[in-house]
Amino acid sequence: MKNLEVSLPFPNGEVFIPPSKSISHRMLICAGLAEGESILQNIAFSDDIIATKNGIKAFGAKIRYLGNYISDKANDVAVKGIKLANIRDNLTIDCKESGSTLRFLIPIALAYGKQVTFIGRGRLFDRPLDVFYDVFRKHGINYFMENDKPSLTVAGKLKPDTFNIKGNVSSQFISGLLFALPLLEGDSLIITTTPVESKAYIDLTIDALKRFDVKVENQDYEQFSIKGRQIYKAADCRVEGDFSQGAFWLAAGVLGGSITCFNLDINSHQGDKYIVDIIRKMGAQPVIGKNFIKVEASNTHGVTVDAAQCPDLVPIVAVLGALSRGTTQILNAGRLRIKESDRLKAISLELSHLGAKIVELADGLIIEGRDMLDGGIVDSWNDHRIAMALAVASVRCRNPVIIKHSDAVSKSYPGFWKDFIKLGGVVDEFDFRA
Ligand SMILES: O=C(O)C1=C[C@@H](OP(=O)(O)O)[C@@H](O)[C@H](O)C1
Ligand SMILES: C=C(OP(=O)(O)O)C(=O)O
Repeated sequence: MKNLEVSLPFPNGEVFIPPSKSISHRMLICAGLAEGESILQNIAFSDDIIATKNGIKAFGAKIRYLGNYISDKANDVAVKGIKLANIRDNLTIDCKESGSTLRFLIPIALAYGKQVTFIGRGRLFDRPLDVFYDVFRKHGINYFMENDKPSLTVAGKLKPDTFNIKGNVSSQFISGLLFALPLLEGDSLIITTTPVESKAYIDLTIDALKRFDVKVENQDYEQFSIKGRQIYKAADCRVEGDFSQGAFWLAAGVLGGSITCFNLDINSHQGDKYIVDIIRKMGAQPVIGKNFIKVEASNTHGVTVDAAQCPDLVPIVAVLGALSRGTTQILNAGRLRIKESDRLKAISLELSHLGAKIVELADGLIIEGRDMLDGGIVDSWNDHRIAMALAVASVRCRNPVIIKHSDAVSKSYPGFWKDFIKLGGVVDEFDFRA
């Protein structure tokens, strides 16, 4: 656990936004399932992406770095797909804390009919999996968790079928099935039984499948038709910049500086590009370029944000709300409680430690904005998005912010503190004993 004392009073400069974590998971998986060798450009190895890379390697995919491997920078890699005949049984795959890795690789293991033990850390196995357990029971798939161990073993073979799946627990269950069902012997259907949240992540999955020549039909997120016996074909792709990460720097610029975020394409299908609309509605005037977005310090006011389709933006939008005139309301955010931390509790408690006025509701937040916060001691709850949001709050804190478990950022953005310093931030290790 690393504690940092941070402040960012005048964020200023240019930052190259790291590649999208969601798209990187998808490209690695599709390339891993493909016949032939794919070249993937611009992949950064955060902890979550290392988990997926190691997962497809465990299944038998071969990865080669093109150029020197640098851990917190984007790399280009060649991926040679899995050969069914070579897949070992009884594998163990470490998903670390990555919900995407776990929920994407489980159905793939079952499409190949292999026994796999998934292990992980933090809250990974406290996050829901019951949507899959219902499928397992229907398909006679054996599954068990060892007593008190954060693990899940699955064994059995998925059959082509109609899969009735809740759409408002996690879109990752649907994405996972979309990767696996094209590999089965016959056609399948996914029918969503409740309204789908996080829809854009399903779009990213379907986009990735298309790049690798796999077709699924989306009937308005109510039904997905998937033909069986499809073959993933190798493809060369470049991963675009990550709007969920860009959101932190766009917020920092709006709160008190001038920041240009490079590697953000406004034509992206990422749902979190909604951050640009949110800051605009709050009163900022982002300048949108071909591959960059520039923001300046702005007088912002509160807004109402529906978080159902953009859950990962909530921590940073809460920071923006805490420092904007009037009231900000965040609605339909109940699923934030089943992420790396209970993000509604974590962000409301920690921002209130900094002096914000914030009320936690069952599925949302109400925030009364202030001009400045006080600063002080906070905890990331071992959650990367909470750590990064609290760091950005320091733009408008009278005193430094001391963040416990600041190293949580490595889950998605290992270079975050380097970029924080590049943009004018001051960072020092903090020792509570001193
Ligand atoms: O598919 C993905 O890449 C993701 C889907 C979202 O999860 P939910 O569908 O559970 O909201 C998002 O919160 C997560 O960070 C990444
Ligand atoms: C929730 C997240 O990721 P995952 O679900 O893949 O753990 C996240 O990155 O905020």
